[in-house]
Parts: sequence; C-alpha cells; structure tokens
Amino acid sequence: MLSTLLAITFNFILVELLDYSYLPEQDIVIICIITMTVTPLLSWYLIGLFFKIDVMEVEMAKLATIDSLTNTYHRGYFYQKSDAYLSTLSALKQENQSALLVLDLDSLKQINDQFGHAGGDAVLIEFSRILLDVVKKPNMVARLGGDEFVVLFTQTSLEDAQAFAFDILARMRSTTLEFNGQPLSFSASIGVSSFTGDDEQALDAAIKSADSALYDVKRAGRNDVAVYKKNQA
Ligand SMILES: Nc1nc2c(ncn2[C@@H]2O[C@H](COP(=O)(O)OP(=O)(O)OP(=O)(O)O)[C@@H](O)[C@H]2O)c(=O)[nH]1
Repeated sequence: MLSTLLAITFNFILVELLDYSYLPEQDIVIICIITMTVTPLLSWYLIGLFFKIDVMEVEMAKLATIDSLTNTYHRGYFYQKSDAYLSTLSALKQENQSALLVLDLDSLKQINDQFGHAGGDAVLIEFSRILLDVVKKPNMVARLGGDEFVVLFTQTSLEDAQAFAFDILARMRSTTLEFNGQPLSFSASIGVSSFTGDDEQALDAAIKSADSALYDVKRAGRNDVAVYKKNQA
C-alpha cells in the first residue's frame, strides 16, 4: 500500500517534470513504466531494511542484558538495575529493606566430567528455569559468572528470603533431569543476607555477606541454606 502510494506520487512528480522537457511522448511513457516498476521494489526493499535494523537493535539490546544460556540477567545489567531501584527508593525517601541470595551449583565440574559440557549446560538451564519460576518481578535473578547466581528480593525480610531459598532447593530435589538416557540429579548451596542501605556499597557488602554464608554451606557438605549472621567474619 505504502509502496504503491510512493510509486504514484513519484510518477506524478516525474510526469509533471517531463511535461516541461523536450522528450518525445513515447520516451516519457517508457520512463514512466520503468519507474512504476522500480519504485515499489525499491520502497519494499527500504521498508524491509528498516524492519531488519529494528529487529537487530532489539536482539542486540537483549544480548547486552540477558545471559543467552540461562535467560537470567547479566551481572553488569543486574548492578545497573539494582542501582536504579535503590536510587528511586532514596529519591522517594523510602527505606530499603532488601534480601539477597547467592547460589552456587554443587559439583558442576564433576557433572561436566561425567556427562560432558552439554550435561552441565542442561543443569544450568534447569536450575535457572527453577529460579525464574520462583522469583517474580520486581525481584531479579542474575548470573554472576560460571555456576554462581544472585537473587535480589526487594522489600523482603531475611526470613522470607530464606523460605524462598528452601523452596528452590526443594524444587531441585524433586527434579531429576534425564540426560542421554541417564538420570542426572543436581543441587545447590545458598547463602542469604539482608541490607538496608541504598547505594552500591550496601549491595556489594550484602553480596559478600551472602557469599560468606554460602561457603559455610559448601564447607558443611553442600545442598543447604545458610543465613549470614551480623558478626560473622
Ligand atoms: N557446562 C558448563 N560448565 C560451566 C559453565 N560455566 C562454568 N562451568 C564449570 O563449572 C565448574 C565450576 O567449578 P568449581 O568452581 O570448582 O565448582 P564445582 O565443581 O561446582 O564445585 P563446588 O562449587 O565446590 O560444589 C567448572 O568446572 C567450570 O568449567 C557453563 O556455562 N557450562
């Protein structure tokens, strides 16, 4: 429709211009037929190009924010979004009361060794599917790197975040993946912390605290949840 309109407009202008030229009528008709054919093709090509650029822009924006394997946020985007959230609370003079989980898959190296990298990837995909199922917006899940993830629960108590962590482990326990005809079970270790500050330092400190609780779980044998205690080293 748009291309036809463009072609008609263009040809109307062309005929007007050619009327003032000294070309024979037969040549004018041939020029008009050629332009009537070429203009729609050209305009369709330009419209196609425009939409292609649009789709590419959306794809590039997605690649910059979402980890393609796990569908969770990239670490950098997580910090950006958390920072924006905390700044909004601060601007509204609302007190922040957030909780954090830092999660790490147990023995992924061993899973990779036994089932191959594709088996490890299948575990990462299933684990993040469970996380995305449990964690609803505006809370966020991000992959910090490798097999380590972080969850930010906004305006949530430490106890509620701990309950979410146990729910995640329960779902993992009741999920057995089948990989190349073999059952593949998996678990994770989770550290929980909470924070009230409204800047990036407060967020960073909370991640470190949850990380230290997580390593207590690893030391104690994995597949459990630990809460960071204030005076813990
Ligand atoms: N399949 C797969 N493996 C990954 C990916 N990213 C990291 N890994 C592997 O994850 C493993 C993490 O190893 P470690 O940090 O030693 O931890 P772990 O084997 O999970 O053991 P614990 O954390 O101590 O329970 C390494 O072998 C990495 O190669 C990935 O995207 N896909």
